[in-house]
Amino acid sequence: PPTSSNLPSLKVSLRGCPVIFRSAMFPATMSSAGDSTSSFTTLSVTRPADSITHVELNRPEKRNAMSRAFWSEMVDCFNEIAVDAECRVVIFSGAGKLFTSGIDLMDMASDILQPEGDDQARVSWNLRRVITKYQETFSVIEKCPKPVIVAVHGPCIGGGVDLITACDIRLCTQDAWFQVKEVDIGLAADVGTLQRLPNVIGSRSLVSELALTARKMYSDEAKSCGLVSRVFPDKEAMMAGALEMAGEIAARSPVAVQGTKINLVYSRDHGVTEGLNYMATWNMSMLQTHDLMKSAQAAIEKKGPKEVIFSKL
Ligand SMILES: CCC/C=C/C=C/C(=O)SCCNC(=O)CCNC(=O)[C@H](O)C(C)(C)COP(=O)(O)OP(=O)(O)OC[C@H]1O[C@@H](n2cnc3c(N)ncnc32)[C@H](O)[C@@H]1OP(=O)(O)O
Repeated sequence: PPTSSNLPSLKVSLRGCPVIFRSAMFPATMSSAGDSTSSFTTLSVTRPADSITHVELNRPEKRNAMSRAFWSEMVDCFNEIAVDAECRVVIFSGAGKLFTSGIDLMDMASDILQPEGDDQARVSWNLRRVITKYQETFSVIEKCPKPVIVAVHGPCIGGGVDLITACDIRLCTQDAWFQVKEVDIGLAADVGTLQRLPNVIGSRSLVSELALTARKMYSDEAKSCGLVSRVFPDKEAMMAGALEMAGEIAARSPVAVQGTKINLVYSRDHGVTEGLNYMATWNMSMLQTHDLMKSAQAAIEKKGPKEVIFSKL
């Protein structure tokens, strides 16, 4: 580890650090000015600041209901973000009056209510394929190595809860409420809430209560049970808070940030021994990054992370 005595040699070795600049992966979909030129119909994708991508649910007239296009566009969007070296952190929010009203009840008929197949086995097989595809819509958020901050205002219903539980950091406004609504439309939530919510809020009793009764949970309870980490008075304040937080994350080493997300997700699903083993294998490569020496040197020189330039990842 770096000490004050070996710092001079660190400085020398840093001069040879390769700095790799890659072109943006989003040239056709995002302007540097932050205007969305996204080809998606249900999502708006912009870059509000360096290294920060903003993905917005963008069907405000339908209360951001999750249409068939949404379920596949999310996968394309997050797969692009995952390999976009210009993006280090994502903010996810909803346009208009509220975050989301959940699955599009008008648009779900053909996929879910009238699945194709010549007999029961084939119908079941097709339904399984549909459900698995819908699950991927939110799993891509978790698989994306860039941290995702979700900012919820107003209602977050049904599929909205599935979505936010796959995100890394949850913020909301005072007027936000959350509803595991699926039982009310005759189904067991099947795209992530039942699997992820127990890990997010800890209390299995509360999860069962919410999922079995579909009662609304308001922002104060969401904060006290740990579903969200911060509550803001209104959307404007929340988006400013999200942007500030994203700026803090984007300023850190992307090697450290992405390794932290990946290992947090891995450790959630594995025991301590397995998690430590995975971590050791992860860091036996990642500790060789130049970012470690750059960051350590900056810390000793009492510089903040924003004063250090890290190569793109
Ligand atoms: C394998 C599948 C896995 C996924 C499962 C997911 C399940 C779920 O998500 S269950 C939850 C389903 N959602 C709902 O039950 C919510 C229904 N909507 C509402 O309760 C209200 O719209 C809401 C409280 C969200 C907002 O009320 P507000 O008064 O502000 O707006 P409205 O006048 O009701 O709606 C405005 C237009 O939006 C359309 N719309 C709203 N929600 C949906 C929706 N979920 N699906 C389709 N369309 C929706 C509404 O019809 C209005 O349209 P228009 O009449 O054309 O103006």
